[in-house]
Amino acid sequence: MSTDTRNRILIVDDEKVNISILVELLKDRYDTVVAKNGEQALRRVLEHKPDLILLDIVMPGMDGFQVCKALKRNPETADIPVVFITAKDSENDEEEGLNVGAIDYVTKPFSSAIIRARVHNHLELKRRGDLLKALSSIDPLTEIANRRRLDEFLAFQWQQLKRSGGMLAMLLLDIDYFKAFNDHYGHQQGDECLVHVAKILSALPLRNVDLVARYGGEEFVIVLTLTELSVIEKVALSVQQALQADPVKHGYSLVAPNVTVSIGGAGVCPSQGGSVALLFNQADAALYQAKDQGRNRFVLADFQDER
Ligand SMILES: Nc1nc2c(ncn2[C@@H]2O[C@H](COP(=O)(O)OP(=O)(O)OP(=O)(O)O)[C@@H](O)[C@H]2O)c(=O)[nH]1
Repeated sequence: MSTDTRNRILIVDDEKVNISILVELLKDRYDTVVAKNGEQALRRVLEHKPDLILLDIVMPGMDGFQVCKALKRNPETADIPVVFITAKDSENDEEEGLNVGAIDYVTKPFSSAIIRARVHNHLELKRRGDLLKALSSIDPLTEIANRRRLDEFLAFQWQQLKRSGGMLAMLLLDIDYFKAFNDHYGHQQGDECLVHVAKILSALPLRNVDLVARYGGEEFVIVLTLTELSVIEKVALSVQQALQADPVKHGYSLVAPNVTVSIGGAGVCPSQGGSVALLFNQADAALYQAKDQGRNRFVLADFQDER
């Protein structure tokens, strides 16, 4: 969804006059962006992230059906509702429009009131869908990404990097002696500690191709896309420094007076083989070593040997 409070609508038509009519009809309630052919529409969608697309069918170059198919193929744009607005009024055309993924099909000449009502309804459905998607991706306690979002994110980044090259890295973090923390301070304070650690991880200076997630229980994951081995260590160090700078007392830990984490890191190049599961196993084995070597430390899986 666009970040403004007003929704944004992309209008695609090769006829200037048709664009003007729709802009006039919608501009008091929505922000409008226009494109005069299919290729331009695909670029504008990525630039402006509209909440809804009104799409003509007959255009020079890519026609509306092709544009709609391309939008639905791309996971970044697949959820944006597409409404065809067209002079093509045969049953076959309407069927094709709906089959290629449009949410609605309106024939010209149209009624202004009905266009407004349909636009309103589709935007409301999109808003609810976006909310549901966001809720299903978030861990309710810490409000960071959950395991489902993590799995989706890893699968997506793996495919991207398989084509483009570059390293996908993962840090697995586990709070030290957390059972003792819970046992002595109580579950409620245990929860607050998890929220605190999640806040520290969320405040790391990461990029939007990276992700911080709660893997489950007292385990967290940081995924770094297109990174280098040295960065994995730097991020692990920043986590430990941030926990020291903003400490949570843990009188029952055997390694420090405050809450600490053990961290296992690993990196692989998807274009050279392997799998997300292998990356996980490597990070997990490194985490196990960090625990075994005394906790409150970072261990990086051996990149060469483990591949
Ligand atoms: N408060 C709270 N505790 C949780 C939650 N999820 C898991 N835990 C607790 O996390 C603790 C994990 O304990 P262990 O796996 O034994 O690990 P540990 O005590 O941290 O020991 P090491 O990892 O070996 O340092 C258990 O006591 C779980 O009950 C949660 O959502 N809230």
